[in-house]
Amino acid sequence: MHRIIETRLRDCTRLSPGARGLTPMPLRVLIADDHRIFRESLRHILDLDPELSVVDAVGDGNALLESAHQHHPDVVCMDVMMPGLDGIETTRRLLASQPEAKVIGLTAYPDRHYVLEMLNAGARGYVTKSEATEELQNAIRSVCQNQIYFCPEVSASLLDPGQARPPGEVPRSLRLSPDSQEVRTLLDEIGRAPVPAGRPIPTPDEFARLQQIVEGSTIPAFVLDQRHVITHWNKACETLTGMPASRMLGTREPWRPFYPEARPVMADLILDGAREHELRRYYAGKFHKSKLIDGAYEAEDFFPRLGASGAWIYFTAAPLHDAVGRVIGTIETLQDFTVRHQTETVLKQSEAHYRHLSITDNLTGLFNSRHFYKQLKSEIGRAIRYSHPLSLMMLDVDNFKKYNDTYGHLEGDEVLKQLADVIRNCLRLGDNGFRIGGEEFAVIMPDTDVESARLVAERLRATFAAVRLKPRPDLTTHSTASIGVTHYRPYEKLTAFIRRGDAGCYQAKHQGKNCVVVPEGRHAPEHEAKGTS
Ligand SMILES: Nc1nc2c(ncn2[C@@H]2O[C@H](COP(=O)(O)OP(=O)(O)OP(=O)(O)O)[C@@H](O)[C@H]2O)c(=O)[nH]1
Repeated sequence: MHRIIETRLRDCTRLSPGARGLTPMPLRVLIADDHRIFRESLRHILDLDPELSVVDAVGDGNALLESAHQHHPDVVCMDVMMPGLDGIETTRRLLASQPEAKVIGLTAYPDRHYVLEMLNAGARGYVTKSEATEELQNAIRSVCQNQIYFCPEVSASLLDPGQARPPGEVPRSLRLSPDSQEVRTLLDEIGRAPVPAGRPIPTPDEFARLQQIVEGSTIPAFVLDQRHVITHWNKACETLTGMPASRMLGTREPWRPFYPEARPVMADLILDGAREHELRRYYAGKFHKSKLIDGAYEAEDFFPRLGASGAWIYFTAAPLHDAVGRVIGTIETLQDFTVRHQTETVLKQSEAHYRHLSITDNLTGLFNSRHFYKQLKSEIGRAIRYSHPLSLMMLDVDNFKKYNDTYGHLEGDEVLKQLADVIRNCLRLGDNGFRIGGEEFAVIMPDTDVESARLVAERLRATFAAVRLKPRPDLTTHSTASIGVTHYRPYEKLTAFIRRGDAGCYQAKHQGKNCVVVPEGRHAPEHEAKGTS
């Protein structure tokens, strides 16, 4: 086989440099094909041409871009179907940074769609692998003379599909001027065609502009093209996610740093038309439409896989449009607000803590008198609104002065704490206990009629009386409380309601203490209501 190739190459190199339009310096050629044997035979063939110099032969698009960066080739011959970055994407990126490079696409099968896509991406030649040994040098010479070159098989595929070739006619290669009507018609076809799956739309110019914007940004961002392939993954995004661009570019795996398994990210959903049910499925309760950007959505979430102990990220995904308004990709920006979230959480906790302190009695842990009045007012409102019963219990420790005088103030405090515990333990859910004065307590019982409230009060009284107190190591004693119970009478004033409860307590003291009284009558006289013990 090599002998045939060498014969052809001799024919080829017999042409005068002028006729070939080559410069005296050998043209620097870079080859990319994932098939090692094919790329090495190409290298061998081209190296035999004294006017060509193969600077490198690599296996994929990323390696090609790296090598091109290093060698600055005049011509790049690349396979259109490569793993990772395909030829179309690689061409766009290459030309964004080296617009003077001439790209020739290599393909096993001359698919019309891919030929046009490569042309649109900026390629100047297209050669099938089966014709490469004969055609590649022709293609290289043509593109270096600023022509567009299609090998015979490719030009046949570009014929109007409805236009049959006359029987027996052998297809011929095609050389076109980039400014020719034929090329314009072919490129027009791409512009008019409905966007097929797998079609990368941004032109090299658009791509280069986007590259500058995204790469120059300190905000973590990545871009998906219309095929959901990652085309940009900036430095800030590398830092935030810990995933290098080299690992992410060319893949359809933007989920990788964020989730344990494959799933669409917000940018994918926007690309698919931002269907609400899909957004809800993946970001339920966390997403909303952007107020600033049309068609964009925003969300925030916690990502346990990011950083040492997870990160809170606010992310926005917005569609990218071409000049005629077609969606050609999506850009997703990410904001790490973990520190702000932590500060807010601490603030909320301390706010809640101080709020709790402001309504709590230090000694007993029950709510204080300030909260008692607020709570009672709100329960009265509820009772009126829903016509529900509401009962109130007022309690006062019996002979507390004597206890204090006998055993000391600290032992007196113990009694108050014991009573608070009893109140807490006897209450049902929804009832609330308060210490509203020195040795005075209250219980608000929503949705409770007076008879039920009296039973609760009785149980509470008996429980407290049974509590064993040890004001001295050698002494066990007990304390008691007098309790007044009453229920709310619709539309009466809060003060009248409280006074009637106080009156019950006062009567209990007069009836010998350690008992429960439900006072009769409208309300207690002013002077009685004040003296609860
Ligand atoms: N240990 C302690 N005593 C308190 C506290 N607040 C009020 N006291 C005392 O509670 C006592 C209340 O006494 P009085 O109002 O005479 O009532 P009492 O001795 O219980 O008499 P009756 O109510 O008739 O049974 C006073 O000695 C107050 O100093 C407190 O926080 N801790």
